[in-house]
Amino acid sequence: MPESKTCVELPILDISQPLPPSSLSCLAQACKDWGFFHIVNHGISKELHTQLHLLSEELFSLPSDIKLKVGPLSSIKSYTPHFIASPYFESLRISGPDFYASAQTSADILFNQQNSKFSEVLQEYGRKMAELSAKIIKLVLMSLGDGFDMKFHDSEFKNCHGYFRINNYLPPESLEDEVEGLGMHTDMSCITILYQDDIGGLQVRSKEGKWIDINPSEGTMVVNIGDMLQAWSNEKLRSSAHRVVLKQPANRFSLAFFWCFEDEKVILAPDQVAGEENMRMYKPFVCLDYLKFRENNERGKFEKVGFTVRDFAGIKCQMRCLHSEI
Ligand SMILES: O=C(O)CCC(=O)C(=O)O
Ligand SMILES: [Fe+2]
Repeated sequence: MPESKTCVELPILDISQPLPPSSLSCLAQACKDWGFFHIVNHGISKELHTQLHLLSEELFSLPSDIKLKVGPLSSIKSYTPHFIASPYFESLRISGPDFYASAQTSADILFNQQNSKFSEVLQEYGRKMAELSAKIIKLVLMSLGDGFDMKFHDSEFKNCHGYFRINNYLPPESLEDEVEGLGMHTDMSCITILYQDDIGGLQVRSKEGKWIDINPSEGTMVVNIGDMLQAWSNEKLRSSAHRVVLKQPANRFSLAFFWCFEDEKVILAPDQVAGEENMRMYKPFVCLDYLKFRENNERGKFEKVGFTVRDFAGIKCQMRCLHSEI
């Protein structure tokens, strides 16, 4: 991987307290420049993350033929095996709003005996993360404009739904150089909240095309803006390309919680958000149509950023050229 690295300080928001105006402007800047920031005091305990890590080990150490019973060719399709997104990546998806039922559907098939502990822990995580996501959306809206949380949260975001992926990365045993665990992509969500274990490897791409490490830090989670919010905010918020590189011959565990608009929502920036000049960069589009567009163009892979929401609904205009470095 030839690109050089630079260091960057992304803001760390303590979201247990009201954010002072200086933190809100820092947040606005980070969302515009990077689409990434850190959160602390988020209400997810270390113990819950540890429990999830242990369950992940139990889950992914099952034989492949068992895991494939909920794989892409099954009716459940919750498990993404190796070689779909990358040779070194596998993942299990748990969907809301009933995280317990979703987890249990997979658990019934994966584990011989009843494993209600598995579904209970996953439910607890899903519920807490859904609450946290709504809180973070409000902060991001506040950073866009005074009172925008009150103005736009309930009218635009109240039907958002969440799902999460438990990710297991297994690099080759003879790891001489770093390998890509998950290729460059943008998320299709409004926001994604990421937890990575202490192995590290998450990187964000700068506007100049450099890869920047997002190092793990205890008690911290990472939030990134997804394509839906980039379009909804008329690019006041940026959905950055990111990837995972594996530098150590060790398993890497991560959790990615995606908070998304409802499928049938028509995405269109409100006038106040779009900006005074009201220069719109996106045609209105239905959320599900974009998800299908991505699915069809990537054939299930997290491949290139070749096709994003700009290719799908972007309007070519002068403003676009001014922003084309993104
Ligand atoms: O594993 C990670 O840290 C990142 C995962 C990710 O970007 C994703 O699932 O979209
Ligand atoms: Fe991602």
